[in-house]
Amino acid sequence: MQLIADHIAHAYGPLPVLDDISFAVGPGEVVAIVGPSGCGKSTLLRILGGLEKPQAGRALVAGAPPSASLNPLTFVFQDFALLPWRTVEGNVRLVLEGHGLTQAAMDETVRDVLSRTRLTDFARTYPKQLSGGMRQRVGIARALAVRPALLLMDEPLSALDAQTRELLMDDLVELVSGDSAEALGMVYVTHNLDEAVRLADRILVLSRRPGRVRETVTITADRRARRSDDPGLVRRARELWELIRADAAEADRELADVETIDG
Ligand SMILES: Nc1ncnc2c1ncn2[C@@H]1O[C@H](COP(=O)(O)OP(=O)(O)OP(=O)(O)O)[C@@H](O)[C@H]1O
Repeated sequence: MQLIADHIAHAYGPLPVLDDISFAVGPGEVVAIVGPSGCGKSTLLRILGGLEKPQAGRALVAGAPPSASLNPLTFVFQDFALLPWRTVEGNVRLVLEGHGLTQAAMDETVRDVLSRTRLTDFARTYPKQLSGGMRQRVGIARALAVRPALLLMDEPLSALDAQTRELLMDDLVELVSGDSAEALGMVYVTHNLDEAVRLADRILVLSRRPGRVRETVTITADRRARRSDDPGLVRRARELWELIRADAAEADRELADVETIDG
């Protein structure tokens, strides 16, 4: 299954936020979206996931989702969004309820996704007993349980410390390393350019608001072989920053102006 952004444009009232965004992402691919604060990255992700309707253009899906997919486009958020009164297993089971699955099918899915996210030993644990990194692994396990074609990820690692981010990044790399027609794909919104070059096949660099695709950067190195201190990747991240720098400074000034007016 492919997700296609077809000339998407959007505004909130008089505020234009996105302008003519087009790209596609398919099985086993990661498209990262980077750009200065407020350029419309989260809005674009919401439009792609069908949570918002764009003013112009469209987000469309081509081809079949993975077999038995309960939700082809599934979000993973920065704040994990777990229910504190449910165990790890209970949080995963939640998204399987109400779909008419047998108990055995649910059990098998829960077992499978907890194993893929290395949470098997924590099935009966409650979120508050877990570190931030493990909570986000629960968030990812829950997303995988519905057999998505694509994960739509909005800053999924930004609430975590640097070491935990590095470990979770290894997990994300493993998750998207299949190349079958049913392999998982990702759209990955981030401020962190190191994450973008480590994970993505293509990086859409958006301009400041209204976000336009200023450049699409392709990274061809084998994802599993990429290391965060690899000089080639460090250089690519620096090049991305050079593309964004002027816009980011301008976007910061605009935000400061708004705060001054509000204050
Ligand atoms: N529901 C909404 N109603 C009105 N304005 C909104 C709404 N959602 C976002 N905006 C505005 O649209 C612009 C783009 O917001 P968005 O969150 O998509 O940007 P972003 O690139 O994800 O930002 P950041 O990098 O700071 O997370 C911002 O100016 C924001 O204030």
